[in-house]
Amino acid sequence: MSTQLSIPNDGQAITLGEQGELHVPDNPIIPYIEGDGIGVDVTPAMLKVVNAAVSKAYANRRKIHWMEIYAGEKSTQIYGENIWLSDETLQAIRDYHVAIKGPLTTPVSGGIRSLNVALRQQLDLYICLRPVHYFKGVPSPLKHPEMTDMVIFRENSEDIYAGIEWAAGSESVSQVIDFLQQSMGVSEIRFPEQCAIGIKPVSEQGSKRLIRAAFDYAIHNARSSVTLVHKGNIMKFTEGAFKDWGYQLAKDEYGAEMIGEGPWCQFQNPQTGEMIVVKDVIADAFLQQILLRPSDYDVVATLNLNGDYISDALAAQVGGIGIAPGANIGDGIALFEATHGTAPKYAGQNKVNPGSMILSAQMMLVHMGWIEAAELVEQGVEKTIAAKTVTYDFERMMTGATLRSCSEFADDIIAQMP
Ligand SMILES: NC(=O)C1=CN([C@@H]2O[C@H](COP(=O)(O)OP(=O)(O)OC[C@H]3O[C@@H](n4cnc5c(N)ncnc54)[C@H](OP(=O)(O)O)[C@@H]3O)[C@@H](O)[C@H]2O)C=CC1
Ligand SMILES: O=C(O)CCC(=O)C(=O)O
Ligand SMILES: [Mg+2]
Repeated sequence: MSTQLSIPNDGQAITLGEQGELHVPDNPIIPYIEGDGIGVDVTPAMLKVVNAAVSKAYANRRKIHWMEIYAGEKSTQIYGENIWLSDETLQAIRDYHVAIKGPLTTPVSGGIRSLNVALRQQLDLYICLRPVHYFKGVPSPLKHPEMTDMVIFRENSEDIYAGIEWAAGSESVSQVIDFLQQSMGVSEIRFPEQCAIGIKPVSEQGSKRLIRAAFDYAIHNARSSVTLVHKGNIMKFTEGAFKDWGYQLAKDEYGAEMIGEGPWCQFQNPQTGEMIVVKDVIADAFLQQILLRPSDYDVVATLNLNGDYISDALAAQVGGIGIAPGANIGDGIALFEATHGTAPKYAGQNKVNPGSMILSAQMMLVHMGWIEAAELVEQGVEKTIAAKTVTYDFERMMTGATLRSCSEFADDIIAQMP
């Protein structure tokens, strides 16, 4: 397949040092995927805001050289029918180490499997990092949304989310059910003739590398606790083991000691001297407690599907997924993306909130060490919301707000950068 990518002439690749640290030139090439649906609205808005922030922060000294790469619908137009995610796209993300993407559509029930999941699995981006905090003035269903300040570490490569499943009535599912019944002595499958089966792989290695990242984040960011969220009372050997491996890791690698009879434990942050508490909670109880007592929770480490649900629920507490950023991170590769999807009913209408994509880019700038530009983006977003010039999702819940389109909101952010 011939290349469809135009590599910017004046840009240079970000490289990795011997310890895996990023070496970011002043003219980095950053690949981006526009995305399906509202990707055509939010991605250009993000590019404009980031370019403005970088130019304002560093004048001519630094500039991002964007390189479009393709996935989803646009990939099929560029590479041909049925090529939803090309090797060239995957390789570009590997080669350039830092990239950003818009949302990609996954059809429900049949059709292609999730390209988002494929990107995470094929690039081994095992951490889905989704910080959730309140921006003053954002309309929220809570009385005290400012009490929600959590950072979700969602395991991104395993669990039922991996999509290992067989359709009801298929030849494959009968083979799986026969195997379970005949060879494994499983007698609990109700309606075996009409049953679909899904598999939930959860490993010690996969769980520990995610939880380790959450502990390290808590250390480097002076956070007070890490909560392991699981449904281990029901799924004992997958979700329950995730919790057990988390406590074991805290003891083995971080010197944690039990609090009272346990299982909660704590270890000293080597950077601040403060204690970091490691605790666990069952997922359903967690979902009610984040509404009633959000300040009890800080860093959260959880499995893939729980993390998906928790991300949207927590985003709603601070104003919705229009403003919820995120990143998929592996060893030496980071792919930033919004928490929301393609919102097809709004696609191409220049209507939705680009805040989630813009704040994902803000996380990307922090990851690159371009802190001054990141701060300009964050302050621009804060001031624009404080001025009540907002997109439809906020405007419908605010009194006295001025409705702005997606691109106008981005222009306002640029105008509000200090
Ligand atoms: N990482 C990814 O690429 C993701 C992809 N998806 C995919 O996206 C598709 C659509 O999924 P769906 O379940 O509808 O979820 P979406 O997140 O796309 O949209 C659900 C609702 O959230 C609100 N919303 C979403 N984005 C914004 C925004 N930028 N600004 C303001 N409001 C927003 C809208 O609410 P309202 O109607 O109230 O205005 C929208 O109807 C599916 O194919 C799904 O698989 C889903 C999640 C993540
Ligand atoms: O891959 C998808 O289509 C959905 C992904 C999703 O909801 C998420 O990662 O939060
Ligand atoms: Mg989701």
